[in-house]
Amino acid sequence: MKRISLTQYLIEEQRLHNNIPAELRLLLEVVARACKTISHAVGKGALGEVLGTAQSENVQGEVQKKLDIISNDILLEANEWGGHLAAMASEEMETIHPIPNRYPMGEYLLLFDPLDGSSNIDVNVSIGTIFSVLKAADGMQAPTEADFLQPGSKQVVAGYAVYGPQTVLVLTTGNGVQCFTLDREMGSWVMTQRDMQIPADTKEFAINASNARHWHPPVKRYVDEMLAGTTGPRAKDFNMRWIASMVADVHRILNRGGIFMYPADAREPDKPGKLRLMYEANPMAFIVEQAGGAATDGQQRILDIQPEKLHQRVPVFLGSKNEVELVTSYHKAK
Ligand SMILES: O=P(O)(O)OC[C@H]1O[C@](O)(COP(=O)(O)O)[C@@H](O)[C@@H]1O
Ligand SMILES: [Mg+2]
Ligand SMILES: [Mg+2]
Repeated sequence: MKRISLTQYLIEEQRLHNNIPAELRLLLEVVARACKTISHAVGKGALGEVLGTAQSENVQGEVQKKLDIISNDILLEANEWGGHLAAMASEEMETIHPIPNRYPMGEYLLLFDPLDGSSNIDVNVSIGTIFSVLKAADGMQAPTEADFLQPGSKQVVAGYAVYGPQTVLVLTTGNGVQCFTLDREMGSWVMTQRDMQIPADTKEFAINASNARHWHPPVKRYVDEMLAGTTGPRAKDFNMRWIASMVADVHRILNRGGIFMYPADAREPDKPGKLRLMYEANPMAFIVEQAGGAATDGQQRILDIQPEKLHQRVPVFLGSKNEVELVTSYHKAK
């Protein structure tokens, strides 16, 4: 099989399909290089003294792991010098990070969840990085938070890396979803899947069932019906998986279908769900839709949500189209 590297693929997109400008290609190469560096740090584990908790909390009040901070720093440093960026925003930083001393101003805004699945770091279970690229407004002088508050449908690129048994990078530039595997000996990303597709039907669901007592009625109804199996209204048995790293759960769904749910529940109504719109839900929704799946917050397409704040949380239902449509219809029927 002919090996196609990430660089070759991006050049192909730029030259043959006129799908991405050269500046965006260079930006993506910098992000991919940063993910390679994070993968290296993750792989060292205890030998690199990267495990364990840091003495700090992020803006969401979550205790940070050392790798949350290391990964954030790697992405900031790489992109300050390398990308065509005006500013960055991260799940781990209270506010935006404008690129210092940049003239002319870069054309893009980069958002990331530097290390997704933090609770899995110390137990050697797959974790990852999620990122999203938006266009900066023409003639932007000094970037502000408001510049980032664009609906997900405006994303020009979204991607994630999984640091698991293999390190993979999955990405969309709006022309399907491709997967690249890191060749650790050569240090290069090699395309291993082209045009990933999520089957419309599935017999597998992912949700943290320990929250069941807090779920709202539409979610409870939907899960109960699946649990009822062959003798219930769905007339088939379902399997359940929950890795607790969104990147790894979504990667499984891209490969064999399934539905992933992190609903809002009866706790803390001002914080609907756990996942963050700008760093997790939007990039994953773009990828899932590009692979033929669907993504909603129970009421509407995630990509249509107009963000109100940078660290906004949102309920998430994504994956196999027919299942996402069913659980969304239960919300609308209530
Ligand atoms: O521990 P819970 O409540 O099951 O939550 C798991 C979810 O939290 C997350 O770890 C949140 O991401 P972070 O690790 O980036 O905070 C998701 O990846 C995952 O789906
Ligand atoms: Mg996360
Ligand atoms: Mg994180």
